[in-house]
Amino acid sequence: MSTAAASEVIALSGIAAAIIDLDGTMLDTAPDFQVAVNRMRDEMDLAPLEQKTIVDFVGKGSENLIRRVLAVDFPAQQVEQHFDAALNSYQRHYEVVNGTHASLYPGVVEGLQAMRDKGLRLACVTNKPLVFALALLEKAGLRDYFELVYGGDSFPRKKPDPMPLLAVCADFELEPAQVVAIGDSSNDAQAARAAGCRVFNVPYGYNHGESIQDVDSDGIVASLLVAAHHIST
Ligand SMILES: O=C(O)COP(=O)(O)O
Ligand SMILES: [Mg+2]
Repeated sequence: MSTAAASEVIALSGIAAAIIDLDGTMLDTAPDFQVAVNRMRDEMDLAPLEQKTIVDFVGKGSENLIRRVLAVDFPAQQVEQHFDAALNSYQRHYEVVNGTHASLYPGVVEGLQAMRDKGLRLACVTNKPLVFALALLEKAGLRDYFELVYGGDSFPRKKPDPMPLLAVCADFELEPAQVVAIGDSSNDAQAARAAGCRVFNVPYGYNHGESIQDVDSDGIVASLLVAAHHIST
């Protein structure tokens, strides 16, 4: 399997669809995560956390985020004792905060439009719960670009498992090799590789506090617009 060197982006041909990640790829949602997590922590009499700390826990869904956020203060057994109440509180706050402090990254709208103009079919696959993902896409004015949206709770397994990506391929009646996934984290790249899809990473999002340069992909693209320039049908 080919792997791009850090500076190299492989031009992809024979592509019919793109699967775009949400948090850290289309929208900088770190401030939303910070506000909702810290409102939950305040309810539990825990001190607020810095955005940098919280952002490194984002990408593997809400349950993982809340376990990691509780593990800052509690040993493993107590994390589980507090988990249900903490998740409940976090979700209540996130529903209110969702999209309020988030901002679109440069080139997102232009990139989605360029992909559509090339005749690509578009799906959004995120580890965010589906109801939050749909509300956020709507608020950001992006919902209509996507034929399909799947969240972290849409299937029994989420990224880095290939299950959601394979579901998109099946829904679109496409071979995985005809589909490119684009995302900010190793989750997106691992899911794509496991599914047999092509994959680009963007360098500006959240990658669990690790370097995106070390992730196996077909290249790192500066924006979704640059990604569109490297994709052809
Ligand atoms: O909610 C998360 O864990 C992040 O989700 P995403 O990067 O897959 O959009
Ligand atoms: Mg992401």
